Amino acid sequence: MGVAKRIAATESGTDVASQVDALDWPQITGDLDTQGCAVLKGLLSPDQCRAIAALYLDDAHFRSRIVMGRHGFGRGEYKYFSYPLPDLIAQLRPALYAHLQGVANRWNEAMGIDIRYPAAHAAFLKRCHEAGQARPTPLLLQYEAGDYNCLHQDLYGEHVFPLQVAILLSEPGRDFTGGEFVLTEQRPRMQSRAEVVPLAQGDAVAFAVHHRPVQGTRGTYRVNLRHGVSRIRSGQRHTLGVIFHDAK
Ligand SMILES: O=C(O)CCC(=O)C(=O)O
Ligand SMILES: [Fe+2]
Repeated sequence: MGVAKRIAATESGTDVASQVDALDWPQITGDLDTQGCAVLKGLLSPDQCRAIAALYLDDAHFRSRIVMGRHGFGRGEYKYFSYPLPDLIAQLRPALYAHLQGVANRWNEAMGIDIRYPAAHAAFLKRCHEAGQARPTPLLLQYEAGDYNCLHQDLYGEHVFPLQVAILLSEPGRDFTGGEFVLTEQRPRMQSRAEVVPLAQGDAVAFAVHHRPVQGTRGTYRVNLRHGVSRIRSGQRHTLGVIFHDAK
């Protein structure tokens, strides 16, 4: 990666927290409560998307590279960022967390789970790190034609923040075709429900990592979610994954 791109990635990070704050959070938190997922429309600019996707080529930013086919995860690859995170991602993570932490606490209360999440991401990360979950989980994914991401859950230890965010960095129809973000929801003693989330470049999807509460006629029940990506039909697709707990 060239120096110009590195600077662009850094500079575009300076106001990403205000970009996050400017989103329609009443709409987003409402969608999360009713659907278990929500679109964060136009979270990043095309320039920010391109700058982050370009980091993929520079291994200095990453702690590891995973070839999905080798683990039965699908086809394609991803890299976990190392600390310190690039500026934009370092700012994005706590800014998103601050708006999602209330949802997480409400969900846990509804599901009868005692764990509560502190207001600041730094305080939650401290909890993870003290429990030996100290490796950063933000990741950059790269898919080519024929690649896909099998349905999964991003659990990396005992400490789990119940929501996560994935940002589409490429432009559907131009950079790639196919490659839709998919969620499935397994309801107790019932058939599963699938949801396809249409995203434009720079849009993000926030969704449940593992469980979420659903209000039924006879009280609240817990559903089990998985997420993945359908087969990329052509081109190349990049995403930035923002997971709020760190890994063992
Ligand atoms: O590529 C995607 O849209 C999904 C990536 C993913 O699994 C994640 O961010 O955890
Ligand atoms: Fe994932």
